[in-house]
Amino acid sequence: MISIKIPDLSIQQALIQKINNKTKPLQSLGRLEDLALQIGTVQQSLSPQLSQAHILVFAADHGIAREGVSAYPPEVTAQMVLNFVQGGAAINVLTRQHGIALKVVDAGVNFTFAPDTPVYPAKIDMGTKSYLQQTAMTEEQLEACMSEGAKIVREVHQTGCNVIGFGEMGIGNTSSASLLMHTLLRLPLEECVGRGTGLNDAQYQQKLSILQQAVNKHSLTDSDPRKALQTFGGYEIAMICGGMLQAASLGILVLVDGFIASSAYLCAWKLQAAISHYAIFCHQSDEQGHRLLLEKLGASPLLQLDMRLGEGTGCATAYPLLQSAVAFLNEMASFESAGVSKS
Ligand SMILES: Cc1cc2ncn([C@H]3O[C@H](COP(=O)(O)O)[C@@H](O)[C@H]3O)c2cc1C
Ligand SMILES: O=C(O)c1cccnc1
Repeated sequence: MISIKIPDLSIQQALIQKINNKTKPLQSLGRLEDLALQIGTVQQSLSPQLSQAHILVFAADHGIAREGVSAYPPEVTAQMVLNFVQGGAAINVLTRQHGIALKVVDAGVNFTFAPDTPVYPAKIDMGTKSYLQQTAMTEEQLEACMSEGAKIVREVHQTGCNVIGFGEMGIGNTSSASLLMHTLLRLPLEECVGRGTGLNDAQYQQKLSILQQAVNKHSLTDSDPRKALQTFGGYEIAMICGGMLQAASLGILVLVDGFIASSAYLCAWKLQAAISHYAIFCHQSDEQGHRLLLEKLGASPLLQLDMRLGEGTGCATAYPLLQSAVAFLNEMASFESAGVSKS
């Protein structure tokens, strides 16, 4: 079991002093100051640096996607993976814009990619089973997901990376995320289920009723994140969970994307609450449920742009804010160095 250390908080006094000595009224850089404090604490440094930022997009198919819970057909998962490798998706554009490295992971897409396709091979199976009939995955598959996610993060860490955004692609995966939220936080199902890729009212009611059937079938009574992931998870969600835990244990900043990535984080947090010190919540998605999920996680997202795409796009969009936080901490003059009078 991976263990996550709470960072030594004694450095915060010096960090706050450095932040407060910059040539600005106290706290006038608002949330950027909180970010600088968090990043300095995680890195145990008064001059933190962001290095080799990566976004990892984990892709997998879902058995439930054949039951009518998404506005799009399951084939879109594989088609989007091909779009990622060709550079044409939203996450390609945003990572290029911000100089973030992008890796696409085949966690379990129902498609056999040609051997020369630049996807990281971590296929657990050709998609999960439908949790209307059985658990989405076996216990062994869950463990394989967690360790594959951790392995990829260790490899990326080897390149000098200290900040990772976790993205996903998998038609039907807002359903998994909603069920994880419902199960682990004991919240009413209808507060956890949203319209995903854009269901109309009738389709939304159908999704809700299908997910209620799934809840009734498994009637999970405890809030064990492993059991919940095995029952309702996607391979990509479980891999993100394992990857996030590994990242935090290595002192890497964990960038949390939208609703689905937050459900993976919820599982990781239930396993090791200390992960919260390393997590940065990039945005509040427009997907119904995300606001409440963030609230239950005690998270204050950096952005609220009505995005609801996933893929890590919220992480990429928020990344420049982290750069600004580090830049002001490292580059701004202090009252003393600039000869500016304090109040
Ligand atoms: C073209 C396209 C690109 C996407 N990129 C991310 N998603 C997002 O939508 C899916 C989840 O929504 P649902 O549960 O309703 O299927 C996931 O693949 C998620 O990453 C996409 C969806 C589509 C259609
Ligand atoms: O918030 C998200 O990550 C999200 C919402 C809807 C569809 N796909 C992703």
